Amino acid sequence: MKVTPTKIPDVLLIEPQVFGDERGFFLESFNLKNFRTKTQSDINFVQDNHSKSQQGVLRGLHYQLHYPQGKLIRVVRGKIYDVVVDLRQSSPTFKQWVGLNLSRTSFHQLWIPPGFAHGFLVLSDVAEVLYKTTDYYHQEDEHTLLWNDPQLRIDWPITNLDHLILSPKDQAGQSFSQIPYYP
Ligand SMILES: Cc1cn([C@H]2C[C@H](O)[C@@H](COP(=O)(O)OP(=O)(O)O[C@H]3O[C@@H](C)C(=O)[C@@H](O)[C@H]3O)O2)c(=O)[nH]c1=O
Repeated sequence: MKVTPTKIPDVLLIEPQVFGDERGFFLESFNLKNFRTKTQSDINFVQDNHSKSQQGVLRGLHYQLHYPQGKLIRVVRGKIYDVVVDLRQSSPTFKQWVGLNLSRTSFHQLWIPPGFAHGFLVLSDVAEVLYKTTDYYHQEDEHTLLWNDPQLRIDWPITNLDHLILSPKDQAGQSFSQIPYYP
């Protein structure tokens, strides 16, 4: 697997080795030893999530404050634009965001350490996203940062605003100036 820092260096693009043959393909979607070595972390994952969404769905931007979750994201169907925002006040990249495409065909994964808000926009007809998390879901601890916060100016690749689909929770997200940050 190849690991490349994104423009927020703690957020890593992971390219697994894919073995293709006449039957199809094989890849190790996760290998604890390799993951720990290449990301220089001693992370443990405790939960696997799977969501399916139609084109135009935007989920996020979510984070848990007291139970921060590191997330390892991959797409097994379709294509998404994945976005993270650094909410760690002590970080040199505090308040910066990074967005990139993840798709079934690229096999790319994204490692987001604890301390970030996360969300994605579905670009294909349908997308299924799988992700591992380093802490359990705590609904009472979850916060939603507004996807179109005017300060952050995230450049979502939205072609038609009328086709955007958000949950009521995500429509009611808080602005960057209102949300609580990590230390
Ligand atoms: C995230 C989550 C949700 N749920 C439940 C709560 C709710 O009834 C239903 C749907 O929840 P949500 O609307 O929050 O699902 P969703 O908008 O897909 O939330 C996810 O968004 C992406 C961007 C992330 O980064 C994730 O961490 C998570 O916050 O599933 C769980 O039981 N466990 C979980 O871990």
